[in-house]
Amino acid sequence: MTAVKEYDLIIIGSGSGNSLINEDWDGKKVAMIDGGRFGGTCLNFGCIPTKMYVYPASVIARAKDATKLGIEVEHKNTAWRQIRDRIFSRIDAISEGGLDWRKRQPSVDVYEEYARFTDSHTLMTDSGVLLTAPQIVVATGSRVTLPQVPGINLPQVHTSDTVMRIDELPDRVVVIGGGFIAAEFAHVFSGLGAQVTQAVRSDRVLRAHDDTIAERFAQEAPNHWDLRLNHGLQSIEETGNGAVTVTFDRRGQRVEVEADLVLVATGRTPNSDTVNAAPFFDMDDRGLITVDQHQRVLSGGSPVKGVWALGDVASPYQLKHVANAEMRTVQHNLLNPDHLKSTDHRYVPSAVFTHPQIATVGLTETQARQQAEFEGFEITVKVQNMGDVAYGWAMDDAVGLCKIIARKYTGEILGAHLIGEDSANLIQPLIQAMSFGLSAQDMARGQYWIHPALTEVVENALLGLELD
Ligand SMILES: Cc1cc2nc3c(=O)[nH]c(=O)nc-3n(C[C@H](O)[C@H](O)[C@H](O)COP(=O)(O)OP(=O)(O)OC[C@H]3O[C@@H](n4cnc5c(N)ncnc54)[C@H](O)[C@@H]3O)c2cc1C
Ligand SMILES: NC(=O)c1ccc[n+]([C@@H]2O[C@H](COP(=O)([O-])OP(=O)(O)OC[C@H]3O[C@@H](n4cnc5c(N)ncnc54)[C@H](O)[C@@H]3O)[C@@H](O)[C@H]2O)c1
Repeated sequence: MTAVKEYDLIIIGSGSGNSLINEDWDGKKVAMIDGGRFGGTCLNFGCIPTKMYVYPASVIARAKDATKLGIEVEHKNTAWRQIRDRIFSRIDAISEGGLDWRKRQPSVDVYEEYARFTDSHTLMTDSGVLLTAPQIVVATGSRVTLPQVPGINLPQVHTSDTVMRIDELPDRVVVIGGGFIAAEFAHVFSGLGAQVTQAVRSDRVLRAHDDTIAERFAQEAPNHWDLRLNHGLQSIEETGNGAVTVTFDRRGQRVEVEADLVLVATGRTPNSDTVNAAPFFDMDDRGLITVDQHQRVLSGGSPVKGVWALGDVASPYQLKHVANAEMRTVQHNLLNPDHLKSTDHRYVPSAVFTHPQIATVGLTETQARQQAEFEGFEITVKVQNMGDVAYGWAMDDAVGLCKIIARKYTGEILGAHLIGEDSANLIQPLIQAMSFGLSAQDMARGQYWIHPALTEVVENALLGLELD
């Protein structure tokens, strides 16, 4: 019989899971298991490298926009390899340094392989090592989902995992999908100089967003790349010269687009199967491990003692700041079983780092109207264009807006949605107001707003709400 290694804590997944190990675990026995790149998705394949590509792409997009301001800037060249190497020399060093540091910690054993549950408190790694602990944290994240169409395995077809490490900027890129990743990469490749076609299977891009934002984005994107709605992916075929033909069904019509590279960005699946969670724990129909507000994993609806889950494997948000918040909950709860904390999922914001940027928090107008009708209250909505505040004049902006949705009688802010310059930063005071219960009236008139900063778009949106 193989001996079972005993630990105080086992963590599976080195993304947000890695941050769990603090000095409280010094002198104890911790197993950190990860079969992929140390540091997880955000560091190696996600938030960080994408935004390091977004930034130079946005610099170019802004420069191109500047012709209307009376300056002409020529984009002569994109040194793709220089950009790529700047990004990954930094990121790879962090990943490798982090792994090395963990390995040198006397209290931590690192297993660089995949592991699966054999019962609710025992795991077996790919090489056959058995491990057990009274406390186990599942932080195995999510992975790319690929549509099973002919040609999906061709070398010209990439996902966000591989596309950022390619050697040359392709001339023609087809991006499949209408979500976060598709939008951000359409911006990156078009900003850096490729000819981009983004194909969305439905009649709407960024469909989870508020209608006003999704519509404004769909109006603006075609100024930068070819946005095709109602294009269902059928197949990808090599044409013989290194390029591919991507075939779509457009409402019964066959449409072909030539490309040098195809980026498939059609969603991500929770890694609950890689860890064999289903036989032992409750799962929902999206493959998420079911947890309660304290991040305790459930089985038959009740918490399994000492088993926790966080991040993309247990959370529908698929956002790093949510994975980190859930990690902090677990970090506390592991050591304070009699004073459990809950994760605050009330106002989860997100941003799409495109040009223009998009940021959102709370209910969309449609959701707010449904809730208002159901619960019997009234809402008020204000859409404030950036072009109508002073800094917007300076930018000669015709795209940006701030939309705020509030309860009419109390001024409680229910949702806020921005598109345009610096939206991911502009939204933060609205997130703060919602999180700390500040009403629209108090937020608007209880503080100074620097004139003529772009934050005046938020101030004016608040003042434009028809509150009682
Ligand atoms: C292209 C892209 C851009 C993104 N941009 C943003 C952004 O700008 N902002 C934002 O908030 N979020 C962004 N995200 C989402 C964000 O990256 C994730 O929400 C976050 O990284 C999830 O963290 P996690 O700790 O749950 O999982 P991960 O970081 O994915 O870590 C899970 C780890 O578990 C390992 N693993 C899986 N199964 C096993 C197993 N059975 N045994 C051992 N190890 C296993 C994996 O190798 C992986 O390293 C982006 C994602 C992508 C793909
Ligand atoms: N800035 C950010 O915060 C950021 C950036 C990137 C990713 N992320 C996270 O990563 C997650 C995954 O991103 P994503 O863009 O892959 O997912 P997504 O859910 O945002 O979008 C998936 C898109 O693919 C489409 N799709 C699904 N199946 C398809 C098929 N068979 N053919 C054609 N289209 C299909 C969907 O209609 C949708 O438009 C997001 O949910 C997001 O939370 C966040």
